[in-house]
Amino acid sequence: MPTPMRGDGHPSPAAISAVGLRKSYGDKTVLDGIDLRIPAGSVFALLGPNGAGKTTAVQILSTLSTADGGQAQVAGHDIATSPGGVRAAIGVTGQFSAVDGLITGEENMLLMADLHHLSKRSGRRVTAELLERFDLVDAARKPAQSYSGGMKRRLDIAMTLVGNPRIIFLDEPTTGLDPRSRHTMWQIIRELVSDGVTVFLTTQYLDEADELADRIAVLNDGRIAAEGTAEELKRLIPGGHIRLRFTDPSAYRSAAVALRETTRDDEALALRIPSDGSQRELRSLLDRLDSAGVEADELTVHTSDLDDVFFALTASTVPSRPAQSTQPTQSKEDVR
Ligand SMILES: Nc1ncnc2c1ncn2[C@@H]1O[C@H](COP(=O)(O)OP(=O)(O)OP(=O)(O)O)[C@@H](O)[C@H]1O
Repeated sequence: MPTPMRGDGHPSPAAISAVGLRKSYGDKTVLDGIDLRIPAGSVFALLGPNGAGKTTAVQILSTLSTADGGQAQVAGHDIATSPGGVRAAIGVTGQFSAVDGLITGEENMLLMADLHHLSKRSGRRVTAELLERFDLVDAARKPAQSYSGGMKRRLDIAMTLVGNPRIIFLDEPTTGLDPRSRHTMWQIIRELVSDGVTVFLTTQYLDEADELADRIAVLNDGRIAAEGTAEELKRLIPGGHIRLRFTDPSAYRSAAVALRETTRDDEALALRIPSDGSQRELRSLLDRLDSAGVEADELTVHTSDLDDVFFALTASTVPSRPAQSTQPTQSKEDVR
């Protein structure tokens, strides 16, 4: 794994690093040796199917649970020997929300300020700022149980920020949210990162990882099956192709002869040519069509997406997508 560099050429310090993290419940191995290096100020997404161990990883790194083996440092503190140091530097939100539904949003915030030993005055100031920032001013005096899912998530993050953490763990932050609330949450996450916060995100939404994460790891069978930028992961899985569709059968046949390495669909009069989607490949294809004197009626470029990566890497645990789990070279557009 290349070490990310800062603008000044020095490696970025790791906000979170782990070597050989292991965890079992009974005879079930959930994490089977996980290595991580997450540079400060970046967004890292841990992807994986249900039960892959994402929450377990978050719980261990945030010291809510202990590892059976391996080592990890969070904000420079060892999770085993300095859990208090870790806790002081991090915020955790997600499946185990801290929001108390019986009291108001504002009271939840003030309670959090108390827990962080802020003075009454600073507590009120920080609460007012965060309620404003997360668009919760109108709802501030209402019981949190009356909030929508999106409002509760925003309150949860606002509460986490009271302690001004430099590292935030977000366990499935947008699960169950409607598209608008998801986008609001993405915006909030981007703003956190632009303030220099490191975000460790777990998600089952590939588009979320694609949108937000600097680096993505796919967790499967207790191990990191692949790790990299979204683009690097997409390149791991072949499946990109160009599709040409014709209305004139003789043009279709001439193109098939001229292009040779194609998969034919005689019924749809469509040809599929493997391609990395680069300009060079596209130009060469168009040149060959020109030389043969044929013109396609429709040309589409299909690149692999994170769905393809996810299904290919976690194939054994996703029986409901046989077209992709058994043929990882087939791209998403062809099976939907
Ligand atoms: N406290 C526990 N005791 C026993 N088994 C557990 C415990 N916590 C988690 N597990 C098991 O560990 C495995 C991983 O669970 P975990 O919640 O970490 O997965 P996940 O990737 O977060 O899944 P999801 O996407 O469904 O939230 C699951 O099989 C789960 O049943």
